[in-house]
Amino acid sequence: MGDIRLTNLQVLNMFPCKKVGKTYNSALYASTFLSAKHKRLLLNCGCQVKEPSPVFEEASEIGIPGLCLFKNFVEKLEEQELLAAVDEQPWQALSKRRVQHYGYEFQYKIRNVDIMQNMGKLPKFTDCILKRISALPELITAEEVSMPLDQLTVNEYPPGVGLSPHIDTHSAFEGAIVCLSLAGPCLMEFRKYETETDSDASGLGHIGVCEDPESISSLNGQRNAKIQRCPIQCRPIFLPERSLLVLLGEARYRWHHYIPHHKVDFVNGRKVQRKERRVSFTFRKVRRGPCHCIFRSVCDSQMC
Ligand SMILES: O=C(O)CCC(=O)C(=O)O
Ligand SMILES: [Fe+2]
Repeated sequence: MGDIRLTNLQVLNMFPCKKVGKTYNSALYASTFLSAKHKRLLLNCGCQVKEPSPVFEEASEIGIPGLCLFKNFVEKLEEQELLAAVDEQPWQALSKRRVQHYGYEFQYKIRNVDIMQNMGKLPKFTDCILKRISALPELITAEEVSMPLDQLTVNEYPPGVGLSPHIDTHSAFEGAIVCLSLAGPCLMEFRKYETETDSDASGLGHIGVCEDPESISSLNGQRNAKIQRCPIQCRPIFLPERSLLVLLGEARYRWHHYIPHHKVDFVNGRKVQRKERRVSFTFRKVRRGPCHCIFRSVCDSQMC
């Protein structure tokens, strides 16, 4: 999807269009949210708008090795039972969302866990899903062992709340990252930033406008010069409620994932409202030693 002549990120960011009378954070935001009338106004006053990336709905189409999406992984009744069970447990309030941690507490300041502080087994109400996850052929045949999954973070997102772009810390977890979406859908954007070892960015597919391109995150909570280089690739995927996302290999170790802070997601012409909340269960396996992956430029275990 090419540039339609209208916008240019800098124009919108630095010189908000007076005729439209609003400031937009990014061209993608503008092209997604502006009405046809506002887009016309921008066009007439010489602004430019870039088309948003297409939203993938099938893992097989996204072209990110190691990314798998299983729709309807749990049934509606099971979903209600899981939500009821988790709601009986105490929530920890963060500034914009609530969380629960099992197995090991995830410490946001260091984006890691303390392996000396085991909180016990994962809760009984996850037994059934864990059994089904462990039977997935993609996990059984994966190069890296993911079982047993021994850490669970439950996130509850109100509408309009997302998650900043990040790669789950390599030194913290090994094997797959497994995310179950419950109660509501969301869009998850995968981003690949050019790093010093990836000097050739050709053939990368959609080198696109990302919403919020400034907040490229970090390894261990610190900004990292190597991963702030552009161009970047953005590939959003729609995660319906009751779907299971599995990230292995490159999808897990090399690509950032990001949940835009939207109340509404535009999915290939459909307007999808975020529901009252989205609750995700993220299962991981705590690593006990350094990471030796091949994605050194984004690996906190292998950085000097
Ligand atoms: O909510 C989700 O699906 C993703 C959560 C996540 O990326 C994380 O906890 O690291
Ligand atoms: Fe994550």
